[in-house]
Amino acid sequence: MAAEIIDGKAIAQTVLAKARAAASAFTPRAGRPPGLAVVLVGEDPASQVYVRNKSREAEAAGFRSEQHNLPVTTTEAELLALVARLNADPGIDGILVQLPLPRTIDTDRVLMAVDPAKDVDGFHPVNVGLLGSGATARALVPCTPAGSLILIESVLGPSLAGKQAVVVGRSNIVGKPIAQLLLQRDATVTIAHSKTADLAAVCRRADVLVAAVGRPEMIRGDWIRPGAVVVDVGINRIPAPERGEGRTRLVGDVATREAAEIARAITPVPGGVGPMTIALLMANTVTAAHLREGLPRPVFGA
Ligand SMILES: Nc1nc(=O)c2c([nH]1)NC[C@@H]1CN(c3ccc(C(=O)N[C@@H](CCC(=O)O)C(=O)O)cc3)C=[N+]21
Ligand SMILES: [Mg+2]
Repeated sequence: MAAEIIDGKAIAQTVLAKARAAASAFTPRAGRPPGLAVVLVGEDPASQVYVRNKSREAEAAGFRSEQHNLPVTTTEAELLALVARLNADPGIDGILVQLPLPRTIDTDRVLMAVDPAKDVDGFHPVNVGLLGSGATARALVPCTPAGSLILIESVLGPSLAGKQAVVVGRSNIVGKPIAQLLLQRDATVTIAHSKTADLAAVCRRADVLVAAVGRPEMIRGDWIRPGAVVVDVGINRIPAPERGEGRTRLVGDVATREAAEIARAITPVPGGVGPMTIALLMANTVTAAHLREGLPRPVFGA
């Protein structure tokens, strides 16, 4: 039995098409396009690639798009001043501060300074609270979790009633918000992590398994329940000497080939959750624009 490989790239294109359509309907109504500002501090090469891709998609979707590249020496006060300026700019609907920030900057302080109405990452405590209390009509939901849910929905439909979901990883940006979304779809949710006893046995109970631990190929084929839907959030760059000296390749947190022999469906890395994250950023920006203008919230799921 070979699993369905969930095509995150293709599903991301359908989300992007909806975001573009919503943006082109919004622009004449509001008299301005949706606006997204992406802020990068420092010169981490992977972050530079991600931020460039985000700006490119924003332009393709017809947004006003700003990219702010600040030197690694930027102080917290300088970054907070930029955030305040973007908060006050009526043409900016979405503010994304790329993580991780340099150690000299208090990340929580910066994330809390972003206007919750413009918090397209969904990291502000107001949005975390709205998601946790089930007020999803108002919440801006983090992009990777929202994208992961759409991938799950593409296989199982919207209701997860009666399903056991196991999330491996308890980060604020992935594990915890995914668990909240799964709970809202009526799944029975377990959050497992590095201190969970017999992690393999816990994973084997999962009808829906979400891997967000950041350890390359940690989750093996024999951890998968037959027929499970597996979402691999991990993006790990590992050495690939078979491709030549100094070359690397991307792998997820799941040993995909092994897992695909047991699962019903699995997301690949690359081409799974990653493209969805960027698509949901565009969707969240259009959503923030509508909510800020008092217009009905557009729908991006199935
Ligand atoms: N404030 C903030 N918000 C984020 O959403 C955020 C962040 N900071 N910091 C870093 C992580 C990482 N992230 C990714 C987005 C797209 C891909 C993506 O498109 N991946 C491609 C492959 C990319 C490649 O080849 O390197 C794929 O999986 O197919 C990956 C990772 C967003 N993040
Ligand atoms: Mg985690």
